Amino acid sequence: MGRTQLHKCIPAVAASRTQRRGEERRGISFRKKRGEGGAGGEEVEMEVGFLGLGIMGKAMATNLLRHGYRVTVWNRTIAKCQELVALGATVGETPAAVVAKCRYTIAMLSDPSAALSVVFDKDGVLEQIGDGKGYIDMSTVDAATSSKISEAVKQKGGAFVEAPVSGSKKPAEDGQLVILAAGDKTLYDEMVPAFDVLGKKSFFLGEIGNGAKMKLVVNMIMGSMMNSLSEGLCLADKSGLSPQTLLDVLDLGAIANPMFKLKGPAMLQGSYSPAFPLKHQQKDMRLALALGDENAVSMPVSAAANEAFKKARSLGLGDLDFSAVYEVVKGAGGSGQA
Ligand SMILES: NC(=O)C1=CN([C@@H]2O[C@H](COP(=O)(O)OP(=O)(O)OC[C@H]3O[C@@H](n4cnc5c(N)ncnc54)[C@H](OP(=O)(O)O)[C@@H]3O)[C@@H](O)[C@H]2O)C=CC1
Ligand SMILES: O=CCCC(=O)O
Repeated sequence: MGRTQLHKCIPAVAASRTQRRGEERRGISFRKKRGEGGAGGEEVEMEVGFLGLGIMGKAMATNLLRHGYRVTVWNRTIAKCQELVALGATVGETPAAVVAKCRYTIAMLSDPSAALSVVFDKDGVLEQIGDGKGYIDMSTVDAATSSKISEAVKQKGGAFVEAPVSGSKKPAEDGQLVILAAGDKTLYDEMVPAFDVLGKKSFFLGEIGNGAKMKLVVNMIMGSMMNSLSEGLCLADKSGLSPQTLLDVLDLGAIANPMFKLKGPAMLQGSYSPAFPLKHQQKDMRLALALGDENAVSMPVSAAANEAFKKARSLGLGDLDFSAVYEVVKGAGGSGQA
């Protein structure tokens, strides 16, 4: 076992003891990992449900499986479950069926409308959530959506945590996400072992809505930075400078950051394989601007960035990586789905 893995098992083991103490209270069952009985078999399995196997959900559910969790998955396009089945997951036919089977169910869905649909529609989460069960929504949504889900889950006797994440496809694959949680603190504590697998750090931010808001503020800044980088690359190019040299200069100075370093070279190649789809970045700008409206915060930079992402969607670039906004800034276009 490598150092990183060992490090991640330690909180999992500690938390598992707390969980076992609460076992009778919440009717939670844990068992030793198959073939690792006896004193040495400290790593426990925990059964979790996982709803939504898009770019992020697939990587996160895979990570949980790799760390010995038993995972029951569901995805609207059910065929996408097969890759996870090959890794040891089982499939639930509906969100309700997953919740019926699992004490804890995590969701990672595209937007507020998807998050609400999976909970409130027929065969949804609400049909089976109840006493002793926890629902954890890690999708990026607005605080109002999260509150609506939280109230409904609580009314049924269940517990709810919102836990959107910072970090994209690769951090999700590597268990390096930053988790921005809020809501039921007991459920949060119970989820810490799983959060330790999924992420490098989790924050508990208090009441429902705070996780959603923090995530939107972060992504609003990120979207504006991506526009600014795009304009800088264009300006360098049009004024006779090498855009690659600009990236090299940026990387050595005070505004060096992993996003410029990762995305910049790919943008210069016109390569926009989606890690974070542009349509989701535009959704986050829209939701962040609404939060600005509610709080009377003037955000002209973000509003302009949102316009560029909207334009990109109108040109059919929505399914590409959000860095494809560079094509709009360059004055180029595209075709495909908004
Ligand atoms: N990609 C990234 O870098 C990051 C994304 N996020 C956030 O995580 C969430 C997921 O992102 P990502 O995985 O990239 O998105 P994807 O577009 O890859 O996946 C979206 C998922 O939502 C499902 N879905 C969409 N609409 C519905 C619906 N009406 N009912 C049920 N399921 C639905 C899709 O199912 P189907 O397969 O059937 O279409 C799919 O499983 C988003 O909120 C995003 O903003 C957060 C951090 C980083
Ligand atoms: O919501 C997506 C965030 C992407 C990232 O943090 O790199």
